[in-house]
Amino acid sequence: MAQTPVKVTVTGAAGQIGYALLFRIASGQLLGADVPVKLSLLEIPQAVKAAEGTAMELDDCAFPLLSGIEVTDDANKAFDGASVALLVGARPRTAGMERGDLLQANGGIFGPQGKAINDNAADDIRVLVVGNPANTNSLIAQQHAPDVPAERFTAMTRLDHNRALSQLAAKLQVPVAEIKKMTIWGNHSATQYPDLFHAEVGGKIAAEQVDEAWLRDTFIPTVAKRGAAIIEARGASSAASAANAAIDHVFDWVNGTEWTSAAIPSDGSYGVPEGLISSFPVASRDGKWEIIQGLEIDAFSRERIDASVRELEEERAAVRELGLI
Ligand SMILES: NC(=O)c1ccc[n+]([C@@H]2O[C@H](COP(=O)([O-])OP(=O)(O)OC[C@H]3O[C@@H](n4cnc5c(N)ncnc54)[C@H](O)[C@@H]3O)[C@@H](O)[C@H]2O)c1
Ligand SMILES: O=C(O)C[C@H](O)C(=O)O
Repeated sequence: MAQTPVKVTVTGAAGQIGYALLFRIASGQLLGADVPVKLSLLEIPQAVKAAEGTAMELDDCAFPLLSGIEVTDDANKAFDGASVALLVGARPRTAGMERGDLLQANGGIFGPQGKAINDNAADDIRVLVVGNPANTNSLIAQQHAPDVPAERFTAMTRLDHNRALSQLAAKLQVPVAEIKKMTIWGNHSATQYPDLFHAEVGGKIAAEQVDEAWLRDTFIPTVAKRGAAIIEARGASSAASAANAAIDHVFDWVNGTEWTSAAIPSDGSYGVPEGLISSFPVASRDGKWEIIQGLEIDAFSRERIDASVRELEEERAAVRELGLI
């Protein structure tokens, strides 16, 4: 194991996603089975002790690839030398909270964390925001990190992508691995658009293998509202599946893929205003996300992509108005 360990910072490390994520990172699933890692766990002061408990358990696993763990409530220390930042900790919406309050509270987290990344992270830093509202939190962090290339800030729609694969596989009674070219467009919210008009099963377009009513009235709302359904069933939001999706996102970003979904800064492709961190069909080549180009977008898809992108524009306008970016 000659390679220098890669520093991976996880915020919200004492939370439920953190607990499902850290052990998988330490076992080599985030970056690869031959890449040693150093973990930095960032928490708020009240949760540092719980994060220290998780660090004790990580020690007790004796992972061969884990070369060190630090636990801190200091963002500058946590991101110092980091090459991967998983921003999981966020302020959840509580009863009576308006959207503006939620954005304001998260601006207070993601602005300073973006600045700490800007000032301390390694030159090759890659950032994945999981904490909701993930796309706009990622935008806030990015806007506080002017020295980091903008495209290094991303947000997670891989869980939505995986949910879409699973729903379609069950409907068509095929293994998940037979489905290619699945895409989630837009925001990680109920307006997201899971697209079956480019997805393929057995080399044929998926939308042509299901009836339109199922696609419109069952598939799209089931995928888009799955997060709420999990909360209803479990009494807590998705954790292991969210951690799994974060692993998938970063692994593919670093190691390459020909097609998946990720929320990345728009370059104006497909009419998505430049700069919005929106989900697209993407490939990863040479460690960089690229938006897959040249897809034909029919009227059904256009309407739904536009609605989700409109929501992202509204969120961007709101955080601008609040002075958060
Ligand atoms: N993008 C997605 O697909 C997706 C899926 C599931 C959950 N989420 C979101 O992920 C976030 C975390 O979920 P969870 O279930 O782990 O929540 P959780 O409440 O169990 O844990 C969140 C943790 O973040 C910590 N935290 C809060 N502010 C922090 C800060 N400023 N710095 C560092 N840590 C901080 C809290 O102390 C807590 O330990 C939520 O916003 C949730 O909505 C996103
Ligand atoms: O935390 C939530 O509100 C839901 C979460 O984003 C999910 O998609 O499971």
